Amino acid sequence: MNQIDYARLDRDDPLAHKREIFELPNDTIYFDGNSLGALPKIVAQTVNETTREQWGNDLIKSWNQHDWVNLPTIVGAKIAHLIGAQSNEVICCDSISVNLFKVICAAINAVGSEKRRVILSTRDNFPTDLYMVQGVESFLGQQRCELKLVDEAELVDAVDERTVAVLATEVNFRTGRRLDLQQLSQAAHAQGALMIADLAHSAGVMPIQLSQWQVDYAVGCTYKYLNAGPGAPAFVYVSQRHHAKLKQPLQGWFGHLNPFAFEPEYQSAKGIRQMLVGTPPVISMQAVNAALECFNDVSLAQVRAKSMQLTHTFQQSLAAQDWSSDFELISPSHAEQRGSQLSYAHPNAYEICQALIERGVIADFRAPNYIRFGFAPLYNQFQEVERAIAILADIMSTEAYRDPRWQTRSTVT
Ligand SMILES: Cc1ncc(COP(=O)(O)O)c(C=O)c1O
Ligand SMILES: Nc1c(O)cccc1C(=O)C[C@H](N)C(=O)O
Repeated sequence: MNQIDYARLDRDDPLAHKREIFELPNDTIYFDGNSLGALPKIVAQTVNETTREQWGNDLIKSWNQHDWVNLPTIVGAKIAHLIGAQSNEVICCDSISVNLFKVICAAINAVGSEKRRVILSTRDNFPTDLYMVQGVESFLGQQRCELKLVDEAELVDAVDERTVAVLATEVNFRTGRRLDLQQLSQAAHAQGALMIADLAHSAGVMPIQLSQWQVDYAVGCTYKYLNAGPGAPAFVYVSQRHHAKLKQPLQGWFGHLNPFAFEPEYQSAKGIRQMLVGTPPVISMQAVNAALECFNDVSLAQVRAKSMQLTHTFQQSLAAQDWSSDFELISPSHAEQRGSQLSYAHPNAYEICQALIERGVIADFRAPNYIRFGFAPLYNQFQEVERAIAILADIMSTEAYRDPRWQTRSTVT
């Protein structure tokens, strides 16, 4: 018998009041905030205001009047607060992929040589991280950049005197396994290498201490747990230790020391501003700025505590079902060792995921046969876990997932 008192868990939840600041459809249980966060009401209002009042009314004057020109640093400073960095170490711009290109090149420029040319990463890293290294490798040649891939468990021991940087994602997008960034940073530094972290699945959902952990460079997105909307600009962190010699090859005019002098020669801005390339996407950057307000009165320790409780409760509820042995948990079984998601392997994962979505439970499928449930502590409720498991139980007992409509897979999953 299921002993969990979901209603009591919701009553005792110190973050319960945050749900009402989001627009969420009544008939939906949204367990996909690890792919695209929900819409905060303030973001909808801010986008409307930026478009109608600032752009519509104040037109080009807005660059100064509404400080559009400084949004990347203003927003970067707010993100810095959530990832344990100094305000001048983070800037909001571009996508994770583009920011990775900049930091991979910056790391090669800082410590690389023909002898030290390996970017060490994990086989199961998010593909864009690996593609970006492969891109640098093919441009610079293998004398300057060589991608080496190992399993997550081998990462610490694989660092050696040939390593330029360890490139690791804190929370694995497939399995949800969490890596110890501090330990990786120490292992990298012990060999004279640098540490690059991808925070896509951790920023906004767990405490991160980039300065304390001595991470050298980091990237992350704002459209997952930071709830800034589809394609909202990403962020990049460069430790102050590297500011004086910072150099990256995407020398756009916004990263110039004096962009509005329109000089023909590039001269880089000082510090983190050098990571800028072109004109910031103002409307979506205002969305990021507004979305960050959702974190004003919460601590990330509280967010992490609820996240662990949500994953634990979901896993406990699923394990109590008589069909649970068909679902193989591929996430770590201890909540501390995973991010805010649970992934299960099942031969019919795709079809089950579609059947859940049709019944209002949004999870996602990852090839080859994984179903992922992401938990966003600012808006998910324990009673949603209860309802989702009941719906899943119905799908499994009626075999509703065996539906010919799901023989063909959609492009975005
Ligand atoms: C770990 C990780 N890194 C990078 C990305 C992609 O980032 P972007 O699309 O901003 O380049 C994602 C998800 O899209 C991701 O999960
Ligand atoms: N960025 C995405 C997109 O533009 C479309 C669909 C999904 C995404 C994602 O963020 C995928 C995500 N990084 C993942 O962990 O699978």
